[in-house]
Amino acid sequence: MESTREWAVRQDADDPLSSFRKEFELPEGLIQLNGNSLGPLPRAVPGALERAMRHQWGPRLIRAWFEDGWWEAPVRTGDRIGRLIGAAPGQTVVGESTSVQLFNAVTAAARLRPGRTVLLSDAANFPTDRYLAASVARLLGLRLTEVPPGGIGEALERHRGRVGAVLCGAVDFRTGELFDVPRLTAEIHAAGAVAVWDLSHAAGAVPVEVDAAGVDLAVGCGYKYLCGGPGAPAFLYAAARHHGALDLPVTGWHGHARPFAMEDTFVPAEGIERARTGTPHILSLLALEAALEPLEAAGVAAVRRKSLALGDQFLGLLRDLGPGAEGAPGPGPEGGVPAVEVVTPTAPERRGGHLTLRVPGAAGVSAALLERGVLTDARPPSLLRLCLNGLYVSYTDVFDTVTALRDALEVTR
Ligand SMILES: Cc1ncc(COP(=O)(O)O)c(C=O)c1O
Ligand SMILES: Nc1c(O)cccc1C(=O)C[C@H](N)C(=O)O
Repeated sequence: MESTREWAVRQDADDPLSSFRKEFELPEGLIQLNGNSLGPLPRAVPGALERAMRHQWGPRLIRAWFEDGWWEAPVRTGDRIGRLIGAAPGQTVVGESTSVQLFNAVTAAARLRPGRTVLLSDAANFPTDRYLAASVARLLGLRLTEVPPGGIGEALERHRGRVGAVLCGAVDFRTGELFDVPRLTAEIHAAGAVAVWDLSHAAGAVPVEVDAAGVDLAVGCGYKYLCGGPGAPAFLYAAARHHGALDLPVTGWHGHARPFAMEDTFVPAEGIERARTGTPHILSLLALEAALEPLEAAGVAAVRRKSLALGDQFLGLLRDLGPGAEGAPGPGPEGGVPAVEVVTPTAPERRGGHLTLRVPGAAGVSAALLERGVLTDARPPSLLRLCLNGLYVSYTDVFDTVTALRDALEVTR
């Protein structure tokens, strides 16, 4: 019976991914369902940092840049992340925060379409995306038009011939909805515009195939599903066909064609190297590089399959909580568990890496869950997010989470 703990324990015993859990330092007694904000610490990371300090930085000082591969790290790690998002080598670079890379990518995208005056952005984008789109629009004298989720096609039609670039999130950070990246990219191209995707909640969680989808530019966090640690550097992908014309605004010397010639003016390097900025945060970059090992070994497709299975188990158990536990918002049955609404579309192809529930007093429920050993988070308005990452979350974790959720809902009602 799928609804029993015994079933969950058996699933874990048969699960080919269960061995990856020990690759992470997960706190004893805590179920980590917050990997869509900050992924857990991979066991390989402390050793990698220790080696970088004790064997590279300490003894070799400046020589480490060239003798220990520091100089190549942004593109080397970029290629590894590229493989996880379906990008052929030479199109992905790692460095800076996601916010800086969003600024870089959106500006460069708009510059690929001179004369076009509208910058489109999904109104459901993460706040930093929206703030940066607004800043780019001010800087380039564009009109920023924010559209509700699903409204991109209609807006392209309304502003026909005027939209230069479109910024979309592949997975809605609130609802967990996964958008159809290939279809939307094709629509954006049909309107003559350039697509910039924020893959922060997708990279490492769902098999986005950026090359196959014809994505122009993409950006994503290093600290969520890639588990690179707090403030891990972000990545920027630019399709090779754009490299020659790519005019990125952050023209740091590491992106120069001849950085050590110390020339008077900026000449962009060939290829993705031009998307390098200044001196990378090497220790964070090496931590991110080491963090990728378990995900690479498991494979994004397998992680995705298991995450969906965990999601199905969760949704099934939620239904079993009783009438009113799922469906339209509203009070639950008298004396029963208060009603929760599943906000994430339940069709597997429309689900990202996390599931979102609308629960009255979501922040209090999240706090009550933490008291019961389950780490989640809440986002306004009344949304509880649970990230079921197949790389380290087990079927037993999901069973125990639903048990804890029933209690948490009861005590917070
Ligand atoms: C979709 C999305 N983009 C960007 C960010 C964050 O950007 P930064 O890493 O610069 O804080 C987040 C989360 O913090 C996010 O969810
Ligand atoms: N980036 C974060 C941070 O610097 C502090 C706390 C949380 C975060 C997050 O990642 C939030 C996350 N992007 C979200 O989807 O809400």
